[in-house]
Amino acid sequence: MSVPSKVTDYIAQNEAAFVKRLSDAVAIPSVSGDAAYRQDVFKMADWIKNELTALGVTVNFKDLGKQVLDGQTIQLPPAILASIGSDANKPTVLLYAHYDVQPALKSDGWNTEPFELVFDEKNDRYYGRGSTDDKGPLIGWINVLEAHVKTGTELPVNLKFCFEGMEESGSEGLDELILEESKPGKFLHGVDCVCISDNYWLNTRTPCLTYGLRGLSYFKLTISGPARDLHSGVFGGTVHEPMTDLITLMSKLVTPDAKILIPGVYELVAPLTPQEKALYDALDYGISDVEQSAGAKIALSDDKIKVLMGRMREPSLSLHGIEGAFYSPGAKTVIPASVAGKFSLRLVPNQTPDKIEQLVKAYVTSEFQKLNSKNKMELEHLHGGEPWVDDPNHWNFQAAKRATEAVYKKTPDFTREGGSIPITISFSRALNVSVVLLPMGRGDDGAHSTNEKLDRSNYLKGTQLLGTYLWEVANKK
Ligand SMILES: C[C@H](N)C(=O)N[C@@H](Cc1c[nH]cn1)C(=O)O
Ligand SMILES: [Zn+2]
Ligand SMILES: [Zn+2]
Repeated sequence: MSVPSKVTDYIAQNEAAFVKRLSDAVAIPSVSGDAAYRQDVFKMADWIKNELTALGVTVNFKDLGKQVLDGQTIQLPPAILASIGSDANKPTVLLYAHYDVQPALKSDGWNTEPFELVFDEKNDRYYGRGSTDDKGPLIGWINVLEAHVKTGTELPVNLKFCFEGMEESGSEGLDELILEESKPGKFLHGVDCVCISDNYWLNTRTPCLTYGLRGLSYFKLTISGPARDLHSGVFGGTVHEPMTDLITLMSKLVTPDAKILIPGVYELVAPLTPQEKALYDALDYGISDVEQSAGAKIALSDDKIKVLMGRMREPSLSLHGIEGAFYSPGAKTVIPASVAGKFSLRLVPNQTPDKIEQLVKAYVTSEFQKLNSKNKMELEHLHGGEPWVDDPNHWNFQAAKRATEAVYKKTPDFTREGGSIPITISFSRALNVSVVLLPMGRGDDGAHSTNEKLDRSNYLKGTQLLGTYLWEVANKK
């Protein structure tokens, strides 16, 4: 039983409608990390509900409670739990995607309006925030459903959907919901496998299937002292300056060649075996791939294996920003009263956010004491997620492999991803089933960055891939 050609033909012939759908979704700025956009995250949830309901899916919103964001207590966006089909003779596939996006402003360096889907004819690609992360893939599933409904084709599997609106901000509240809904008789009970389309190929040529993700520990380090911002001519040289303390501490976290300076972090890392090392060698990847997707010749090493291991199996620490610092044009001579540095660590087996938090707290506290500063320091762990590694030989991966070969006529790379999807391990543990990551976009898509894009062929073939995967899963038993 392979995917009927009427389904894949429908996808090929309905590009205009699918692009319109993606365009409508990109136009909703569903930024989860900024309270000012919370209504748009809700609007996005309603939009998805309407799309799914129109295709015969039963949709429920699950209230995840409230959160405190930017000093305000606000409602969390709902988890969308939906389903279609309940045939005991068919496998049940759970599809996860997220409908929130990272922030984006044209002034960040976008060439086009970030919340407008813009076609670039020359490069045959669509620009827009969320095009690849993760609205394109989420909508890919809706397109697949439409292709079945409109061609009168019965789905080969039962489908359950879990779409969340807080993935880019720590997936608040979702863990508890998954645990609850995995109990006997509840919504997720009886799921046979999970598929997540929310990452990218390693390069721009070869599709991949992903069996690992790094975890995450995100920190906010606040230094405050004066009661108000001060004049540096009046107070420079007379008071402890928060910014000076903060920069000193931030500079002690990681070296320019990416070595993490926090004692104990590397001791937790699972040892490398010769078998694992061989896997990296086999991947279709070169230094030019990392340089192409970064847009500059700035790879840390010329050794492909080192670079791959740096992304897939080593921890990393990145400095993201400083809240409260002077950043406008001009030359304001201010001493900011309070500044907060944001940094995060990507975690690998056997690191956990709890263990990392203890190590970071102990180190930052002792380094701050060495400064003999009269300022105050506060370290907050904003959110975290555990690393995840699955079995790439499971039938779920084999189904995704056959689907990839059928659509792209290429054998996929088997990769571990450097990014994090914190909820993956929760599905894996609560349901005790295989989770496959089946990406739609390419390695140079620029997720989280300026000018995020999705190639036209990845959107269309990627949609065919998702549909074909469902048929290959149906072949597994
Ligand atoms: C891989 C996925 N598409 C993604 O971008 N995940 C985010 C998750 C996150 C956690 N905090 C903020 N975002 C990531 O890896 O950064
Ligand atoms: Zn994502
Ligand atoms: Zn993301």
